[in-house]
Order: sequence, then C-alpha cells, then structure tokens
Amino acid sequence: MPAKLSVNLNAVAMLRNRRDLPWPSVTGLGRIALQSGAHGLTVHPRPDQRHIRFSDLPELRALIDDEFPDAEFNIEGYPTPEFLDLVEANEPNQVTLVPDHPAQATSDHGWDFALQANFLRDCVQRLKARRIRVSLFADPDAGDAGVEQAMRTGADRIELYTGPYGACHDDPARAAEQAEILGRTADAAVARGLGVNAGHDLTVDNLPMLVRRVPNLAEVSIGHGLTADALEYGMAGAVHRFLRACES
Ligand SMILES: CC(=O)[C@@H](O)[C@H](O)COP(=O)(O)O
Ligand SMILES: NCC(=O)COP(=O)(O)O
Repeated sequence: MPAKLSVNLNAVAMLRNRRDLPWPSVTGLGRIALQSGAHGLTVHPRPDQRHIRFSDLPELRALIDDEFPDAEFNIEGYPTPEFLDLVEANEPNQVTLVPDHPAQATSDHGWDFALQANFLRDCVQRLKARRIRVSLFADPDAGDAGVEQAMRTGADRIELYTGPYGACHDDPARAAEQAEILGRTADAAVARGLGVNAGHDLTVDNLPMLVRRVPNLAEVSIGHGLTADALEYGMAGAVHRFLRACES
C-alpha cells in the first residue's frame, strides 16, 4: 500500500498570520487538501503560535469529524504539560512527539531515546490511555539501538527525520546515501513491529527514491514543499481571477 499523505498546514498558517485577516484559511486549505485525496492533516503548534494557533485545532478537528471522518489528524510537538493538554482537548488520531526547543526555527533532530527513555515512556502511556497513536521523531541514523529504545517506550511508530535527505536536492549521489541511512533505520523499526512515518523537506522530486527504499512507509507529512507547489501551480489561476476582477 502506498504511503499515506498528511498535509502539514504550518506554512499556510504562517502566510495567514502576516495580516490580521482570516486568509489564507487554514481550515479551508485543509478542506481542499482532503477533498483532493490527502489522507490527513498535520499541524505543529509551537509555543509562540507563530504559525498554527491553538484556536486552529478545534476547527480542524471539526472539519475532519464533520466532513472527512476517514481522514486522520496528526498533531506534532514537544510534550510539555501545555502541549499534552492541548492534544487531549483536540483528540488527534496521532501525536508525533518531537524534541524541539521553543526557540528552534524548525525541527532539526530526533529524540535521544536512551537519555529520554523514562520521560518518553510516561508521555506515551498518557497519550495511549486516550487511544491516540504515538509516533516518535527519530534521527535518520537512529539505527538498531535507537529503534530498540523507541520500541521500549511503548510508541506505535517512529517518524524518520528526513531533513538531511531533503538537503541533498542538488546532489543525487548524496541523496542516495541518505536514503540508505534512512532505509536501515526503517528496516530496524519494521523488524520490531514499529510503523514508520517520515517527514521534513520532502518534495515531489525526492519522494520517489525514499518510497523505493522504504516501501512500507506508513505516512509522509509534508508542508513546506507541498505549499510551495500549491503556490507555483496555483499562481496562473489566481492571476487569471484577479485580471477578470480588474475588468469587471
Ligand atoms: C516535525 C517536523 O519535521 C517538522 O517538519 C515540523 O512539523 C515543521 O515545523 P515548522 O513548520 O515549524 O518548520
Ligand atoms: N512531520 C514532518 C512534517 O510535517 C514536515 O513538514 P515540512 O518540512 O514538509 O514543512
């Protein structure tokens, strides 16, 4: 079965937040993504709410419940008490726990599973008691040892951090090396019964090599590259609409 696509709405929210206006609508673009066949929506609310606002979450939950009951809602973030409360209030299908410092510009590494084992186990237990699937953000080279520790937390899946792979967009040989590193960690996870998600800087161009090396990838979550595509391929239609408006 091909990997499911969860559309990350962070970049849409960041555009919206440039003005005190309700567009582009995070929920509206989420609706279009799901109408177009995406399997789910991802948000990564950060403590400063620089893109996704906490108030976006109930609207997105309601969109899925009311219009797309088969779709999944994935909430990502660092499990502070505030984050865990936010998650429980919005009942996502999946939570992806990410070891982000609040000051970080974006996610750039996976968990140190050995160091954070007890902390992660407690968080995973709390979330699974609410029947939420838990995925843990993992370094590309987490390998056997990391995956073994991740499994011991009770998590259901890992999410491979694909940033270093995405950074090889102009160097196919290095991209192939990175895909192999990701593939070995995915193999270790699958061997232990863990599901494998992937995300960060994935694009139309770099997805094919990844899914060939990790054929049992359960889900990819994509925001930046997909939003860039939406702008590029939607630009012509938008210009036509505005030209018509100028003529009327
Ligand atoms: C967890 C992860 O990989 C990130 O890609 C994240 O969801 C993106 O966050 P920003 O949109 O804040 O860069
Ligand atoms: N979980 C990773 C994710 O959502 C990726 O976001 P982006 O790097 O594609 O913006």
